[in-house]
Amino acid sequence: MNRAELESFMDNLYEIGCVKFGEFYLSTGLKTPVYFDLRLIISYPKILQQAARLIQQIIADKNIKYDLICGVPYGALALAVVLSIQTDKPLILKRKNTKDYGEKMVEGAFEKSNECLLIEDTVVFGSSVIETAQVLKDYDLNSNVCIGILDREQGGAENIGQHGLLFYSIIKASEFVEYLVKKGKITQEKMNEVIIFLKSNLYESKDKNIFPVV
Ligand SMILES: O=P(O)(O)OC[C@H]1O[C@H](OP(=O)(O)OP(=O)(O)O)[C@H](O)[C@@H]1O
Repeated sequence: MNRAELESFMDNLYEIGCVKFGEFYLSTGLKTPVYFDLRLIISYPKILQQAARLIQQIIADKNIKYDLICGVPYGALALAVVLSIQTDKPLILKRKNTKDYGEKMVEGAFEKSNECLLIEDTVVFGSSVIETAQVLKDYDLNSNVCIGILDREQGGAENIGQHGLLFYSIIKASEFVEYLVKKGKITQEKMNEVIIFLKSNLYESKDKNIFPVV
């Protein structure tokens, strides 16, 4: 991945407030010293396009082959649309719920056994990615690879891997905070606090619903 573009992307995420330090609570009640809100990028078209370009670099570097793109709802939907437009690859939409008057969970045009690239924003322990892949499987769609913007490094990559998918992310949480120290945005102590928290709070797939409710 192009380091200059990656650093520019992290600068942009910091500038628009996608990373917050303080006291936040996960929905399990666990207190966390860091919160990543990547949904914010939908309001910044240039940053959204930059994220999609970085994903394209991963696709090229890892030689990922796919027929369709699907964003994990809802946080990654806008990014999946932008990636679809940049790459000229078709998009499908996976719903979170069926509607009262229809049973379809997947919208768009696709064929049996199409390979679907999953796009995610933040991965905590990967349950949303896994659930999306399982629904696509019900529609005879394969999903072997997921690319996320940020891996919180709390067990998500491993859980996704255990479900048979390859997982790549543009940024790992620890690298992001290390970069912010280098740029003088946070102290070494704050970085250590965050990294120790992440390393000592790894989640198992049985721990549902831990995304921060802030
Ligand atoms: O790796 P996980 O443990 O699944 O957590 C990460 C997921 O949680 C968030 O979505 P959320 O479920 O809050 O829904 P939203 O995107 O619709 O806001 C985020 O956008 C990811 O999709």
